Amino acid sequence: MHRTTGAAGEAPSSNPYRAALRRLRPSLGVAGLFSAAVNVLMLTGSIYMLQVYDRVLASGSIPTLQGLFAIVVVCYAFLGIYEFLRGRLLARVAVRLALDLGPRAFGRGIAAGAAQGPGGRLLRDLDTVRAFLSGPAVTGLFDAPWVPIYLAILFLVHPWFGWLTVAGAAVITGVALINRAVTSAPIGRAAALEAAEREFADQSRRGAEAIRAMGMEGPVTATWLDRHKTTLAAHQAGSDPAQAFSSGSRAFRMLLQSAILTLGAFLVLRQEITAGMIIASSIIAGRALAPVDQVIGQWRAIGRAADSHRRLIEAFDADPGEPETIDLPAPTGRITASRLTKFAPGQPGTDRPRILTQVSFELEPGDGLGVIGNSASGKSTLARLLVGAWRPDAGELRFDGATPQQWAPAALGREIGYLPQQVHMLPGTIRENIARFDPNARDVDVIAAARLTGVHDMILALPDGYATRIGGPDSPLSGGQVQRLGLARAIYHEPRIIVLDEPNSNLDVAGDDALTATIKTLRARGSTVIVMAHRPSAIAAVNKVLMLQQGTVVKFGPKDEVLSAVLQPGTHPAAQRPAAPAPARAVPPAPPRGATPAPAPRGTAGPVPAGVSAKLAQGAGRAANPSKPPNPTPPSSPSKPTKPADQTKAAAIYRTVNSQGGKG
Ligand SMILES: Nc1ncnc2c1ncn2[C@@H]1O[C@H](COP(=O)(O)OP(=O)(O)OP(=O)(O)O)[C@@H](O)[C@H]1O
Repeated sequence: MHRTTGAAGEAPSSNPYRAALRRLRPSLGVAGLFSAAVNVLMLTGSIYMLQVYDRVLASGSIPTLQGLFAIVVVCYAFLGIYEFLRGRLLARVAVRLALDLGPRAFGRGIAAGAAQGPGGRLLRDLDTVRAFLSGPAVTGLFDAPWVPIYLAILFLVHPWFGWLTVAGAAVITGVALINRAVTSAPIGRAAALEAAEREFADQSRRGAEAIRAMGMEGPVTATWLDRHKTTLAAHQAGSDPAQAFSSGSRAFRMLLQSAILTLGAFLVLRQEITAGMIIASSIIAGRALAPVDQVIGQWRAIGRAADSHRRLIEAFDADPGEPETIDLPAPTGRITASRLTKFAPGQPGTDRPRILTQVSFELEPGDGLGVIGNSASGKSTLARLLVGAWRPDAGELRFDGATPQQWAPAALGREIGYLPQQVHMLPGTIRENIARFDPNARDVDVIAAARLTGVHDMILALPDGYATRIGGPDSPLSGGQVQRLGLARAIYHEPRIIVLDEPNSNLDVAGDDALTATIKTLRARGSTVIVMAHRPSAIAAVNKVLMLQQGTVVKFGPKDEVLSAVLQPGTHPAAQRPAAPAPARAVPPAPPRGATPAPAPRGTAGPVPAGVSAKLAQGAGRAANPSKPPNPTPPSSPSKPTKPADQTKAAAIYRTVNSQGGKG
């Protein structure tokens, strides 16, 4: 049984961030004790001055002075030790929080990235709270409870000292609050502008090659400069009043110190206190005001940490966690999609266009499905739904009768292979990337995946072989090589469900051939392979085809039937209404793992997009002999020998294609 928990004993419904903070409480308590020791020892200077002025100078005793100084040395040594221990402890507390919650925040960031929703900044928020916990602001907060104690001592020395310090602290705090009220709006605006500007700079760096090649450097730099100027102006608008408040506050602070000395001298003249009390009171007043100064100085850091803290609480409060799952047997590759409907990502309640409408189909283990359709027909969206990157807004997806959510995500993920349209390799070695960063990966499995996808020799030809570092700006791989490595990663450990989105968009003929062979092998070993295809050669090794048009299924069935429908004379999509969504179909029983796939069910014929039909025609030819350029060769299915009738149809396809001048 699996359930989401942050640490042993944590209730699944509790907010993991709050729980992590709760676990830090004992350490924060110890830091509080160290603070108490530090603040008591902080009185050393004032007591020492009191004794020197009122005892040593009055008595003229050198041994007393020496004895007092020895005590002071010991006290300051302990002060240093306790301050060091407090700082060290708080730094460790911060690291513990980061480690405790980091994986969850990182995971939420990935989930938010997949769903294109908010939540990607959780790691940054966690980092802000971590920096706060180990920074000077938090020591100021730990010292703050001692302010009343210092004030009480001042009141004991003379009430006027107490009142003067309270009045001074009130003025300093009032100025800080006004400062915050006046500057918070421009500072917030400046931060938002700075984030947008940073994003523009990051994206410009990523698109550097195109920018340079097309001579866009000047206009792009000018656009950046415009934004930069706006950001700087916003910063200026916030920092001018902040600077004025800060300078005024500093001057007032020094005036206050002199005012305390003046008050002390006045009270000595009135013989209400001793001369030693002037210096002692001045030092204690300084200590009473220090945490106020520190908190005010760190006001922005505290504000940022408070905002991050609030966002972390809200984000983890809203996190439903993962439902309880049990150890289901690994999926066999049977997929049932019923009326899958997906709207474009966006805020609930906003007008979100529909991308997929009631897409239904069934696949058995060992099936190969080619999903075809024009650009923007919804192929990638269907791929995302199938691998669980996106969730359908309506309809249902089931693997072996269970919804994907009934599996533990990691267990199901091992049985899913996904090659996205844009392949991103993570910074690391080729071996790490193929092995999906599994620390327990075996070399033999990595090599098996590389061999199966035909990249083993290509990897060995690199100077560092499997240890070659990729995924960064210095990656030595071409687009096609990255795509083939992405394929190796997708089929690592031969998952049961493999979804390949435009797997050959960067491949040459040899790469196409390797892809076709890989799909055939995987299917023969029982994996269900779904290929989103724009270039028809990608569907050479599938036995079923699903055709999408504007997010709706217009045709689903055995490949030969669907392709034949493309050839029907007079069939032109523009002239026909889209067919109703294909109903879920009964499929013959699954072959045992490793067996040759069963013959496919018969599909329906219907209208198809013209662009697709032309491309498919070529793909059918490549299917029969993928190593050669398209020629009038009949379409074939890996599970079915080619029939003479198909050859006639294929010949017709190519006549049609040639007359249209279409190309794949
Ligand atoms: N994140 C998104 N936000 C809004 N709309 C989206 C998003 N992703 C896709 N769409 C829309 O969904 C539709 C289908 O996109 P999808 O990428 O699934 O098409 P496709 O068939 O894979 O296209 P192509 O063959 O060009 O890759 C498009 O109209 C696209 O604009």
